[in-house]
Amino acid sequence: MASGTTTMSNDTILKVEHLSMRFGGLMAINDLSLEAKRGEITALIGPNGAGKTTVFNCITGFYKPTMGMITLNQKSGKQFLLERLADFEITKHAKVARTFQNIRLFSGLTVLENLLVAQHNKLMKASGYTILGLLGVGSYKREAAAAIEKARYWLEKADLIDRADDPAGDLSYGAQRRLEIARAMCTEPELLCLDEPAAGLNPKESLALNTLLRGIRDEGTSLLLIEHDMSVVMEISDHVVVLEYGQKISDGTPDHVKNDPKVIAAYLGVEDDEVEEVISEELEGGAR
Ligand SMILES: Nc1ncnc2c1ncn2[C@@H]1O[C@H](COP(=O)(O)OP(=O)(O)OP(=O)(O)O)[C@@H](O)[C@H]1O
Repeated sequence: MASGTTTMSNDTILKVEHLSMRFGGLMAINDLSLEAKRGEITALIGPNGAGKTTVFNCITGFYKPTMGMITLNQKSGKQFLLERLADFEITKHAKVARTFQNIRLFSGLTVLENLLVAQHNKLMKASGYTILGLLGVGSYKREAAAAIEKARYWLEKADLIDRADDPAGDLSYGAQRRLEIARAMCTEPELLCLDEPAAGLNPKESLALNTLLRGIRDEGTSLLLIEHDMSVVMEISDHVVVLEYGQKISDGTPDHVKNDPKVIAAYLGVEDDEVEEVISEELEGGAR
């Protein structure tokens, strides 16, 4: 166990403790603690500016938190303090992969090539970083075949196998999103972090995304997502954490948070004790 890590049950994959992030005079995250369970889809939601992206950026190493501890607990029991690692170490050693709000594919490469590029480091290692290795001597050939097999596996899962040889840039927006997720899965992450995966998708693409994400969870990878689309959050999440002004205001099952007056108040932009009044006014307005 790395020094400074906490005791954690094996079914917890991520533990965020007393996380704070200050930007100048603004406390964007204020003493936030949360947990994500292994093999679950955890959603981080909250009104605009609540701090979701900031938490995400702290977990994935884009920001160094002002205070707090972020522990990633791998299946093997190996633990990593993410706030102490550089972003590439978080991907490579802690096995945390992420996708971004804006799609980042190699649009001129084929769909299959995009998934092979994701496995580049592993392939180069197998080549022994030598010309002979690259020419097919030793383990490189075996690893190259395994990389293609893995790519094809995730293309099947993402319903993109028929597009394997098309340029990634020719895919529809929803298909590009699924390709990005398939590419992240080729790095064999223990935790996959998705930043607004459903943004800009039409209802059909959204359903295909839900199927892919559930499939990933059912194969044992844990997911953490920021999402504004409540139909996606309520449909696929096992666990929802709600932020407002950088603090946690609710935490539980989708049904629990959906009915939590604090959450309703945050989304309506009113005080907790005004929720019932506002809802009955809305209902009366709708009935008129
Ligand atoms: N790099 C930064 N420098 C200064 N302030 C920042 C920075 N990043 C975020 N903030 C501020 O921190 C607060 C939280 O922002 P954040 O983007 O994390 O919220 P969010 O919940 O992801 O919002 P949205 O749903 O609109 O994406 C906001 O007030 C934002 O302006």
